[in-house]
Amino acid sequence: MPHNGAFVIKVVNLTKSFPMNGRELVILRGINLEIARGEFIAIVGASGAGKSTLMHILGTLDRPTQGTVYFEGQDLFRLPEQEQAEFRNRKIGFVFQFHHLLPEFTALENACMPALIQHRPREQAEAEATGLLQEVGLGERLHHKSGELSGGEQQRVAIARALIQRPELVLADEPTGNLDTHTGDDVFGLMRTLNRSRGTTFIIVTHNEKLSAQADRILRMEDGLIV
Ligand SMILES: Nc1ncnc2c1ncn2[C@@H]1O[C@H](COP(=O)(O)OP(=O)(O)OP(=O)(O)O)[C@@H](O)[C@H]1O
Repeated sequence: MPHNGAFVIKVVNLTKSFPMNGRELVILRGINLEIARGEFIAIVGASGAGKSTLMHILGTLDRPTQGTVYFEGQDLFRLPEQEQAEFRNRKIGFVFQFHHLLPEFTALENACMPALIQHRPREQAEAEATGLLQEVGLGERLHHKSGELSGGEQQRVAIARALIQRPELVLADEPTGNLDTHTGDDVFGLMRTLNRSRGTTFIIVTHNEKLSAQADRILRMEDGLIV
């Protein structure tokens, strides 16, 4: 398969099924997809369409049943597990509906975490995380415990944490699903701004049509396919 550096992600004939009571429950039915560097993509679709399943596979948190995912031309699921984990830590940032921050740790400590796991020097990680937290509007909250921040602030910390490793790609699964409309708009707008200022590729699952309309491209999923 020819390498094509213009695409961050290329998905070919991806399927996913789960064994269920002796039968195969087919969730993804043959997804084909190309995402260019710097794109800001919204994935929409009814509950159960397979959006989260696709996101998990793109993030190497789950394996496909069949098909191939190329990341910068590299066949992801042919990598040994250890390399896959390193790749995930270096190249992909995650933002979830529930931020999954460690509540007893400060905003700064949470944002630094992926860098420290990769043994980057603490000073360098803290300097970069401080810059990021300022960029997301939390310059005054660096040393607050994340459990004491508002929902929107927590999601901003999660976004800073997702960007600390300067990933090529951020995967965000309903990042505004747990926020009120106004806060959700702000958080979504922030990701759009970071996409433009840093050139980071974003793929965001959202149920909000108003937000998805701001994306470069909308992928609509129906019953395990992109339609
Ligand atoms: N580990 C699993 N085992 C069996 N079935 C699963 C598993 N994971 C997901 N499913 C099923 O796959 C289908 C798609 O789930 P998925 O979470 O991808 O949908 P979704 O489009 O993200 O939905 P929502 O918008 O509600 O989050 C659902 O019917 C779900 O029950």
